[in-house]
Amino acid sequence: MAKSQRTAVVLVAAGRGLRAGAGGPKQYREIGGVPVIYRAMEAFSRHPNVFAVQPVVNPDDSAMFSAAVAGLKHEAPTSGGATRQASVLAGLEALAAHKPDVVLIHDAARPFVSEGLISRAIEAAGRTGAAIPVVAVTDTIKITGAGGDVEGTPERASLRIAQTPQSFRFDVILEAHRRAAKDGRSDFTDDAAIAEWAGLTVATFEGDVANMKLTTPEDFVREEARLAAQLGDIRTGTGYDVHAFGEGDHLMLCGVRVPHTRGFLAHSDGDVGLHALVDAILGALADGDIGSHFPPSDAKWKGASSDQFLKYAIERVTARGGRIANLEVTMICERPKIGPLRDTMRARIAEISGVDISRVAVKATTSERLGFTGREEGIAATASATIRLPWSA
Ligand SMILES: Nc1ccn([C@@H]2O[C@H](COP(=O)(O)OP(=O)(O)OP(=O)(O)O)[C@@H](O)[C@H]2O)c(=O)n1
Ligand SMILES: C[C@](O)(CO)[C@H](O)COP(=O)(O)O
Repeated sequence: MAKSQRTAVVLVAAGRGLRAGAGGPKQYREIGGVPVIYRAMEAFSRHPNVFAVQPVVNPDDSAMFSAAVAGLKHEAPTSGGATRQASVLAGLEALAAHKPDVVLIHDAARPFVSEGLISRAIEAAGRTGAAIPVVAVTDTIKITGAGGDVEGTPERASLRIAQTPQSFRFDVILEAHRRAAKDGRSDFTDDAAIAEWAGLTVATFEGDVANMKLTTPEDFVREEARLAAQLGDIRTGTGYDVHAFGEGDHLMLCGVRVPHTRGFLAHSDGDVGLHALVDAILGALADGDIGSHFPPSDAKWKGASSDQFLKYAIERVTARGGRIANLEVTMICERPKIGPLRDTMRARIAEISGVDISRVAVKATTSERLGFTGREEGIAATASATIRLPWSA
């Protein structure tokens, strides 16, 4: 690859995913708790040799698109067409002003593309001008006629399954796509076929069996199970916190502002629910406790909103490739009554942590007027967190 070679990416995501069944366009569904398109885009956005990622979307999906890829670097999305071929051409046209040397064209429906495969695609395009990743066929393939009878058996040794990212010199593939559209051709199922039709030699390089295209409902079930099996290190942590009442007119509880006759005496906002939860998550990670990450001696955390502590703990799980299975908080107080606030608190914890509300529980109990909570001198909270991590040594 020439050092100065500028590589851009077209990420096609304008399909309807009809073969994947109900649940909306497949690229916006989650796999392993992450939107399919986020996984597909992330590998390119973070690749050191890619300078622009051009998404191609259906305008009806704009809101889903923005939510799904928040935080990733990409060009403003352009609108796709009725076929994959038309969507790719729209993406190439949108990139033309950038004058890339090389373009990689990738399906948003292939979320497991790796950095290594992208590097091979870039290298192959620089070396050959047109190249696609392929994997060997392991079953015998038959050609059948209209009635279903076998009409032929192609020699398996020369058959390959074509994947994406397919990589090309930008000007050459743009020209081929434009020519195909002008000739009224709209039946090409991949970009290599257009290059072949235009008379180019298309080279191959090593694909990756993991880089499969999510197409059917069974694909989602199988890949979800595969990802879950990778997160077999299941851990539980617990947390406990107490804050005394002082002057004030409200309490922060599980991220919710609750009007009250007292306030909390605390260095931060005193949110016992979130503090217990943070300790539970850090406990599951065997990663210290809230005080070791946010020392009360540090003036920076004075009056701090506890949302940021919870976000931080969740980020520590994500950074280790993990997922949250369950978050649970139990508040111990006579007042305020938690029952009427339960679902608001669950929703708030779900929002802060990015965990589905069905995985968040908020419970409450009194201490039968015994002890400091019974005398209404303060509130205590316990919490537990169950997380799933990849097995490591
Ligand atoms: N008009 C289209 C059709 C497809 N694609 C994209 O091309 C990729 C591969 O296509 P495919 O798996 O066939 O996706 P869909 O067309 O969405 O699926 P289906 O044929 O089941 O409706 C997907 O990322 C899809 O979003 C596109 O951008 N524009
Ligand atoms: C481009 C492709 O992913 C290569 O295997 C495939 O041809 C897309 O086909 P589809 O008809 O859009 O599913």
